[in-house]
Amino acid sequence: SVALEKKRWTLNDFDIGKPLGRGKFGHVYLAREKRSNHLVALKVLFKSQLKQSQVEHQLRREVEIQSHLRHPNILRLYGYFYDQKRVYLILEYAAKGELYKELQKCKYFSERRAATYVASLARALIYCHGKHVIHRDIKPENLLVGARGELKIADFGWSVHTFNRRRTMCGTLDYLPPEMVESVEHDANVDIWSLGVLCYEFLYGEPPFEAKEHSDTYRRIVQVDLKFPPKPIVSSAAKDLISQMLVKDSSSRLPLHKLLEHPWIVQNADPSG
Ligand SMILES: Nc1ncnc2c1ncn2[C@@H]1O[C@H](COP(=O)(O)OP(=O)(O)OP(=O)(O)O)[C@@H](O)[C@H]1O
Ligand SMILES: O=C(O)c1cc(-c2cccc(F)c2)nc2ccccc12
Ligand SMILES: [Mg+2]
Repeated sequence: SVALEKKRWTLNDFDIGKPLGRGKFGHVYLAREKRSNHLVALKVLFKSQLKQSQVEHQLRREVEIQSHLRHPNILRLYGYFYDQKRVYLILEYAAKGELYKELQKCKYFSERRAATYVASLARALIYCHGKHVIHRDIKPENLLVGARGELKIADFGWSVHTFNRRRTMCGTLDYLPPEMVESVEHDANVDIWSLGVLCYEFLYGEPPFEAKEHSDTYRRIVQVDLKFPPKPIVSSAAKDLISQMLVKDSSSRLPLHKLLEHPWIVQNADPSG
């Protein structure tokens, strides 16, 4: 995709195809860059709505961060451009769409599939943390699937360089670690917590601290009220890994590089990711 490295883009550089989905601020379309015939996802955002929601700075940060990340499990952002009314993000096209649709369809994943996903996410997060970037929004909705079934972390809207750590609360609480729910200082270990929540949800089909009311979810998170249901049957190795990630004290969580050496990952993850 060298052709996509050019700097100034316009809408005329693309043939627009089918809509891929609707987001909060606009639509995402399949598009083909005319010179290279390269398929991309063109995310169209309305400036009026961005202004209204006061997320311009967050969008600029998302673009700044994601455009500099290069990893097989991180969705590429090739560039952006804007006209009078809209901002356009030129994104890598994830041909197999959203992971959570797949999770809904097959209720929960096999241990091998779950471990393969968790390992590739851990490698992507190690890469991000090495560049002082924390994602802070790891959840199934933000995971897309490439043409060969590989996972792609998308939506860096909540990511930050770990210098400024401000964050206003929004979206589902399910994935937030205690320190964010209590909105105290937080660091890259927040992504380890969220990955643990995700691993649990891959294996059981629902997140560990789910509750009807927000206040109940909040209480279950801060108390780390972690329970493993009897069904579906899950190996003790998997439960052991999850228990080492969902730890209240962020510095006591299993470091990501240690996760890749955990027996459950070693025995179940497909090395190709
Ligand atoms: N790169 C992509 N490849 C394939 N499909 C995509 C891609 N980006 C987005 N989509 C589809 O479009 C939908 C909306 O995109 P996205 O989630 O990025 O918008 P959004 O919800 O406004 O963003 P955010 O989640 O930050 O609010 C996604 O749920 C997905 O189905
Ligand atoms: O009219 C502009 O200059 C403009 C630019 C950008 C922008 C600039 C770089 C990267 C990015 F993602 C977005 N976002 C906006 C959001 C709302 C209103 C106007 C703008
Ligand atoms: Mg979305």
